[in-house]
Amino acid sequence: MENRDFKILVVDDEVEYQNVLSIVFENCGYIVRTASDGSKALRILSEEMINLVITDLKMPGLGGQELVRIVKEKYPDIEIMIATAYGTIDSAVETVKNGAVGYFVKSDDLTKLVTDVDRLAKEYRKQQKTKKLVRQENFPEAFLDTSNKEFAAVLKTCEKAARSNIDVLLIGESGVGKEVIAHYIHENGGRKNRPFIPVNCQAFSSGTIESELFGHEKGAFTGALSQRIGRFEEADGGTLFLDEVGDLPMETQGKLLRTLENRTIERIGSNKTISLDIRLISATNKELSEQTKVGMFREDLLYRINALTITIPPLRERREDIPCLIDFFLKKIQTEQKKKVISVDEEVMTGLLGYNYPGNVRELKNILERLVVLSEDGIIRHSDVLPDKQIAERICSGAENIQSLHDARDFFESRFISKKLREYDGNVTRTAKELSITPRQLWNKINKYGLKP
Ligand SMILES: Nc1ncnc2c1ncn2[C@@H]1O[C@H](COP(=O)(O)OP(=O)(O)OP(=O)(O)O)[C@@H](O)[C@H]1O
Repeated sequence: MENRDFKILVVDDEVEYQNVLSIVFENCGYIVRTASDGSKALRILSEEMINLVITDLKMPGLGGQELVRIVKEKYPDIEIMIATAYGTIDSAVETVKNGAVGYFVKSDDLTKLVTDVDRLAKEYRKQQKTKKLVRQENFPEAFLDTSNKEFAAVLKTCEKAARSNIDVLLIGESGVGKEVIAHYIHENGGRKNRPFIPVNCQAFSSGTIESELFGHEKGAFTGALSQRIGRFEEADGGTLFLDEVGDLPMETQGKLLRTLENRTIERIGSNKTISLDIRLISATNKELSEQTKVGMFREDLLYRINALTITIPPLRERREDIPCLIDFFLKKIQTEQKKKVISVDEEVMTGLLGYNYPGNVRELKNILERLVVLSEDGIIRHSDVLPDKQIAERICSGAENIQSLHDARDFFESRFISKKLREYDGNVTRTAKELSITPRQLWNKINKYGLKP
């Protein structure tokens, strides 16, 4: 429903006025909370993500001016609007100077206040959108077109999963694109305008991962100098992506399980429960069922996170996509490096198509980045690649890297067909005749190996 992404906290010691504002704003679709003084308001602010506080100035206990000061210090992103009686306009103006966004005289027509709040909500959404754009920029554009049946089925399952709220476990070797796929699921679902928050569980020590995930209160432990919102809270309404979930320490696994069961968290150092609406996507390149057998991963957690498991095939098992991925990355890298690449010589291309990529799409991308650096006059030449031993060993050294008979056959076949096509000036019908196969069969192989007749 419109406006449900914007939460308002009304602070007033007059219960009737709290009720009036609650009814008015709830009718506009906003979520409204109420408090009768500053201290109660601060308690709610520490428990929930609030976007706007509308507060009276004169209240018993902690008053409005003091509340504005504390809120601006502790939660600088929260907007504050003063609702004041006619006699206290001067103090309201003073509060605006201290950080409130505006004031409203209680005896005035409420539609003015509604217009101001609508404007603030609109502004908030615009900022969220910009934040999302920045996140998108940080998130590289992906190529998710495929000629491979298995990968096509994976993408289809992801699209179905996206339409539901089901928790997904992605399994695949390092570099196959698990994060890319997680983002794809997020972007195809109803949460796409909400945050996508990735966390690499491997990147944090066992001492810091919980604070990263669940946040902490100021002074919760030595070094907790200020309050910190955890990744779970940041992802509220959106998707949390836990990469390398198999690397979570056992105690954190227990806490994660409880969080997923109750859909609530408690920041470290606080006993306040915060409710969250999260879609979880986890990823692993480990055999988690094996990890459960040796006591490294909780079995109950595994059952909780793998409501739907999607296995992403390694690049060597979807070789037909390599030519299009090469095209995609070369275009992207040219723009990034501001360097034109017009062609890749045949030997390099054959090497790229024949290599088995243990590091998957990440490795292909890294190799191409280096090839573009090495290119001269817009051409990636075999002779320019040779001095880069690491790359040359992978794509120029022929069959040494091939491990299976299947890959060896493909390697030989692609070179042989390429040679024959050259002999017949790229004429597919004549080359097919020479190879004793039909032109259709030859076209299939040309497409499979990304050859250019
Ligand atoms: N389909 C794709 N289109 C464009 N880039 C891709 C694609 N798949 C993977 N990549 C790129 O390959 C790299 C690795 O991708 P990603 O981080 O998603 O893999 P991963 O499986 O999560 O790896 P790890 O297990 O090491 O975390 C990234 O730079 C990503 O942009």
